[in-house]
Amino acid sequence: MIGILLVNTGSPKTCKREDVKFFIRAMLSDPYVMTVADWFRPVLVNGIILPFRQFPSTRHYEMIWDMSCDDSPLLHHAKKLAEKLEQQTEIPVEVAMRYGEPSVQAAFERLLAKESRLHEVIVLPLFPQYAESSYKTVVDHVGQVFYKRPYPFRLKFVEPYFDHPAYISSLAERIKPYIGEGFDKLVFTFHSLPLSHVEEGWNKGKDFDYVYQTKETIRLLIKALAIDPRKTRLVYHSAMGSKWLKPDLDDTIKELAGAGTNKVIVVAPGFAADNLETLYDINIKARELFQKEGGTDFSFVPCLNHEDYWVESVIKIIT
Ligand SMILES: C=CC1=C(C)c2cc3[nH]c(cc4nc(cc5[nH]c(cc1n2)c(C)c5CCC(=O)O)C(CCC(=O)O)=C4C)c(C)c3C=C
Ligand SMILES: [Fe+2]
Repeated sequence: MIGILLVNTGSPKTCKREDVKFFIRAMLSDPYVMTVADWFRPVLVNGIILPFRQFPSTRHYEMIWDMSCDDSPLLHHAKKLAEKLEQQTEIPVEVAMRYGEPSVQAAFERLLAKESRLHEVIVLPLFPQYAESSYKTVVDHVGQVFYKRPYPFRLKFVEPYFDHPAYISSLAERIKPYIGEGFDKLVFTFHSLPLSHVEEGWNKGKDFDYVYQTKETIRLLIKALAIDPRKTRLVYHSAMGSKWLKPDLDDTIKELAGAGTNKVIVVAPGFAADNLETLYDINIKARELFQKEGGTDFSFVPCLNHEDYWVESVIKIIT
């Protein structure tokens, strides 16, 4: 018998400051995310980043949190996707997060409670493009949890699906209604990365090359949408320093508004589900910036979340 485990980055338990601080600390204590000397990481995180970042981050989480829902947007969408996948496939499906809860161990236990004869768990890290700070850290963490106990099943990891036809067609379906009435620029934005991470992946080859994979996703998407590539931009958002991947979303948005570009559509194909980075950084911050610079028509395309066609595509990606 087979089970499926969906894994994403994670979120704070609530949007209260203590929970946000706890989550950011967990994330930034990961050597795959903060690639500095081990002795320096706690100094940097606890002494320099957290004392400042916890306040704006909490405000941003408060702005995007649906108070009628117990979970963060990211976790809410992951649970809904799992529910729909389970219904559709009649295979047990669980969700785990790299940082915080639900933990990988608890998800394994829940899968076994649903099906004691499990012999294989298919692990889908919900990241289309490879990055050590997203895909690799999830694979590493799930492996570490797995080897701590004698679980009666084996693991099968799904590779980054940046060029999978089912992913591309779901994205195209998501974007089509937004471009249907005409547009001036379609901006594809991906999470930025430190240049050192980018260079390391690039040296290892295409399977580890984040920039290659973002470009390939966009090339295939432009083809699937049959749009003019000159009406698109590839940018990166949420950089935490100057030596991060560019062009930057905010700079591009300002430039487009300044140049009188009327109808701008922004989509973030690198995220499987809406989260702080899409709901705040794009839908609130970039939108405000566009309007402040004189732009009028800004549309944000939500992530694939738990759309029915995405459920169908996930089945194709994992089989
Ligand atoms: C594509 C996926 C992601 C990559 C790659 C990634 C790299 C990365 N992130 C940080 C630092 C932070 N990320 C934070 C939130 C966050 N990150 C991702 C995804 C990727 N990160 C998501 C989906 C989220 C949001 C989770 C949610 O609850 O909605 C945060 C915390 C929030 C904040 O203060 O901005 C930090 C910090 C680094 C340093 C990094 C690569 C080195
Ligand atoms: Fe992040």
